Amino acid sequence: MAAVDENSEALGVPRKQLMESSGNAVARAVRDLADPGASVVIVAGRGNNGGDAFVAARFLDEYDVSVRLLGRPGSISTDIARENWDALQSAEYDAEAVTDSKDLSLGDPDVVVDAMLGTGVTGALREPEATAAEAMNDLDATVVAVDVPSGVNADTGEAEGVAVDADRVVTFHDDKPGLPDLDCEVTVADIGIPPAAEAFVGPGDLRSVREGVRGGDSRVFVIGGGPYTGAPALSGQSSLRAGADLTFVAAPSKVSGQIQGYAEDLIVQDYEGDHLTPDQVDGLVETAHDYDDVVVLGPGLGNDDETLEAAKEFLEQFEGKAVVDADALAVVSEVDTDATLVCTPNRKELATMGGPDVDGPLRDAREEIESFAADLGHVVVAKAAEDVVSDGERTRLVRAGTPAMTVGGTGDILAGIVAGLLGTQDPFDAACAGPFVNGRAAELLDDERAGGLLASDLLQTIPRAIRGEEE
Ligand SMILES: NC(=O)C1=CN([C@@H]2O[C@H](COP(=O)(O)OP(=O)(O)OC[C@H]3O[C@@H](n4cnc5c(N)ncnc54)[C@H](O)[C@@H]3O)[C@@H](O)[C@H]2O)[C@H](O)CC1
Ligand SMILES: [K+]
Repeated sequence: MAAVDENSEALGVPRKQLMESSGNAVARAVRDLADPGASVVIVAGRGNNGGDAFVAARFLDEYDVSVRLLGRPGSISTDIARENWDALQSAEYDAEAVTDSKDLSLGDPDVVVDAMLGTGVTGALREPEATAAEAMNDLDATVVAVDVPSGVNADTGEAEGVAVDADRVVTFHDDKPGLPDLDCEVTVADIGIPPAAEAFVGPGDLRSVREGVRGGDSRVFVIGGGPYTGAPALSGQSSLRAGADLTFVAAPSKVSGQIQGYAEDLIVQDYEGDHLTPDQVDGLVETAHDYDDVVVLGPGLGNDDETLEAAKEFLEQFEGKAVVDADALAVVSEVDTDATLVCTPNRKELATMGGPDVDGPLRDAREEIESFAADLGHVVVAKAAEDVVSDGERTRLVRAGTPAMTVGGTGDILAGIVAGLLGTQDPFDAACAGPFVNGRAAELLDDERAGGLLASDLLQTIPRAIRGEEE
């Protein structure tokens, strides 16, 4: 929910506007339950759940409404809730703060609105909320809970201690898993969150990435290089920018020195020869398993028959997490693997892998891409101006980026970003966040580069993109 809220805000529908709709929906529920003139007591907490109810008070002019804030107004925890509290004060509503639960007298109202705690609750109700919940349960009034009955965990429907016994719950945007278990009527109110806030990956989807960056000892192992040398260096470096602590590149001895020469931050390990062959596979699998590495398989490997055979054998033996890109993609649908893969094909590679051959916008083929990912059993990031990311059940679109990203190497950067994120994120989340970060990194450079972007330029702005900076 927090991610969707943040995406909504980025699309021009800020949280305060959502709060206005939430409050309005609560007032509608009260009007459904009681006739004008009825007495309504609102018991509000200090978070946004309380904020919703401050709004509701303004939509109930034909009722006898009083608002009781549990705690000092100075302790209201968000700006938007405080602004709505202040509005009640300046417009002379009956709204008072109660700092000691002994002073909370609710009278004998027709309706009581429980706006103490919503999705922000952790653990059993503390004071003064616990005493207030008991006082509300003792009333004869109809109890309307805002979002969740206070004290109930919305995910499980369980309460660790006392909880409000609601007759009606007005929850927002989407059902909460724990609510159907409760003995009360639940309505889901549309609060105007644009569908695009969920369909498109947005800054909200970086919340857990921001918390997880440099999560300990995450290691990336790039298996690439041979006919090409730039690609593995780009993937390796971008994985470091996206949170990997150490990145190793396994490359043929003929080109390993060159790859090292591009980037002192990479640890290059060479194997005999000028391209990847099946002889190397056992050693590479062993290394990746020993160090619990996230593998990037593909950048610059080329498509020699021996190399493709080696890629296939690698995937058959490997059991960890890997990003598969470039020529290695061609073997994915032929292998039976226990590995967890994120595949990053462009249109052409998508078709070569056995996926849909799409001419127009990828979003028009989102269902085909979703069923392809389901058949494959892996996450697919189909890359174009607008990317489609699917794990076979969930599908999201990514529209970050600039036209200058058609330059060579941006896909290698993406593969490395996803690998860096895989150290701390689950595969679908990393696959969604990766192209968004890659695109934002380009947007951050657009003015400076004026269309003359190089893939290597993106390395500089990946950290700022992860932090959520915009142009
Ligand atoms: N998109 C939406 O669905 C919207 C939902 N809105 C409403 O916002 C709340 C969630 O608000 P938040 O501020 O995150 O949390 P709460 O109001 O639930 O509570 C935070 C507050 O409570 C304290 N606290 C936590 N646990 C306890 C406890 N066990 N005992 C006592 N106090 C506790 C904590 O310290 C905080 O100060 C959501 O439910 C909706 O009602 C918005 O309107 C926007 C749109
Ligand atoms: K509540």
